[in-house]
Amino acid sequence: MTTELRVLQPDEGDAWYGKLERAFGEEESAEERAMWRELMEPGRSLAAWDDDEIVGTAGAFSFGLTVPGGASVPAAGVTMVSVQPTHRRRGVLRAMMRRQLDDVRERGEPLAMLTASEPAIYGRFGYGAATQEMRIKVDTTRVAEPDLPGSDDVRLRLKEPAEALAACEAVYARTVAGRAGMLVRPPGWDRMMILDPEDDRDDDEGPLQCVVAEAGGEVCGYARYAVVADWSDAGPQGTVRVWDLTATDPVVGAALWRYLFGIDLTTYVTARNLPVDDPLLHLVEDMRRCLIGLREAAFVRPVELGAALAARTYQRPVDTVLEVADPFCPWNEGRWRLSGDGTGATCERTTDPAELALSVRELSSAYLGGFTLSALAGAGRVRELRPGALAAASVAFGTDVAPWLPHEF
Ligand SMILES: CC(=O)SCCNC(=O)CCNC(=O)[C@H](O)C(C)(C)COP(=O)(O)OP(=O)(O)OC[C@H]1O[C@@H](n2cnc3c(N)ncnc32)[C@H](O)[C@@H]1OP(=O)(O)O
Repeated sequence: MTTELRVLQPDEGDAWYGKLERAFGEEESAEERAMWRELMEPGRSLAAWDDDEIVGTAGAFSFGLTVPGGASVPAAGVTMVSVQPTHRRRGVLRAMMRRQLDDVRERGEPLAMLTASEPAIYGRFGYGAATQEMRIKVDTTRVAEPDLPGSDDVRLRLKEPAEALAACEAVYARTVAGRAGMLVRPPGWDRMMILDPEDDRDDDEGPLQCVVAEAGGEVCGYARYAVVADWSDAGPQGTVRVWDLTATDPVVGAALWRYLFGIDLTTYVTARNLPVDDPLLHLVEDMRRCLIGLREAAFVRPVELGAALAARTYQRPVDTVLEVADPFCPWNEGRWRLSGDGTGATCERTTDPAELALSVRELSSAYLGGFTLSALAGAGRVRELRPGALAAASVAFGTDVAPWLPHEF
């Protein structure tokens, strides 16, 4: 079988998207499909053709990814990857990944990132799990609501999600530089946060709601959530399903959680994607009853390794030589001297003896500070070639604030 890869043409979009939906075994609502079609960037979608049939799809978004230190680094957000079931396991994905990473490099984006349908797929292409998301289910009849002094001064107003969108997005934008893994979203992405097709709701799930928090006359936070009604013989036991909660101030955050914990006719508060160090864990007295679950979230890949490592800062001074294996992007292979601290870094080719040996996949996992080099070494995936080099580099790569990807794409 020979397939040909081409950049998608405007008149091929419907067929391409239909194939994507079929590979995922689902059909999206018209509203959702329209939104994604609008967000797709011309020139960044690839189609694999077998004669006159599209058999593979892959796209990319142009994000700015916050890296440790707060810089926003151009990153290709890889998305909409699929191969038709008739053509699977014949190398179509591999060919698309090859072409896409070459394109990303040519565009000068030092990083690529994605969220994976299945984590086992992308390591071979140099992507490593780089952030985690925390899920919670809090029994609010057992866990007292957060109570921080000053919360009473925060004014909460319920708004239509669309009406409050600009104000919410402005709050989100203020938080982006403060946490590695967050995204500067191109225009239009704010609407994804309020996409709520009725067909996609579970039984008894109400529409998306938005509560906006004001302090000092300014919008400083918001929470978007839906209430899932549940009536048992003993009475109401609904769930507040939190979509997202953003606050620029701890008191505002506490006021929003207190509001969500206190919604009448509900017994649970759930959230699917919080940072692993979310303040909520310290706002409640009983962390155990938050029923915490962790899952890997963003996968990251340095496309230009030197530029990527030089773009972030390091929480302790580091000066080390890395021996990097990167068979899929061989231009990254070899020895690199990384020197940096909390103010900046350089990462240059060197012939000096290596102190740590690892593949690009491990660097990907350590890049945002979500996983430590020491933990990866514990799994045999990083080798220390000079005693002491591992602990020093591992601490340097770490971050005080846990990296977090606020949403899938
Ligand atoms: C960023 C995103 O969009 S994530 C969404 C990914 N898409 C989906 O999950 C939709 C359903 N699945 C599919 O469309 C396809 O099965 C794909 C895209 C996952 C794989 O496409 P294929 O063309 O079959 O992959 P290809 O033949 O190029 O395989 C390349 C390698 O990946 C491996 N691989 C492919 N799919 C998987 C998988 N699901 N799990 C683990 N390994 C996989 C292959 O075994 C092969 O391994 P090798 O390097 O050892 O030879």
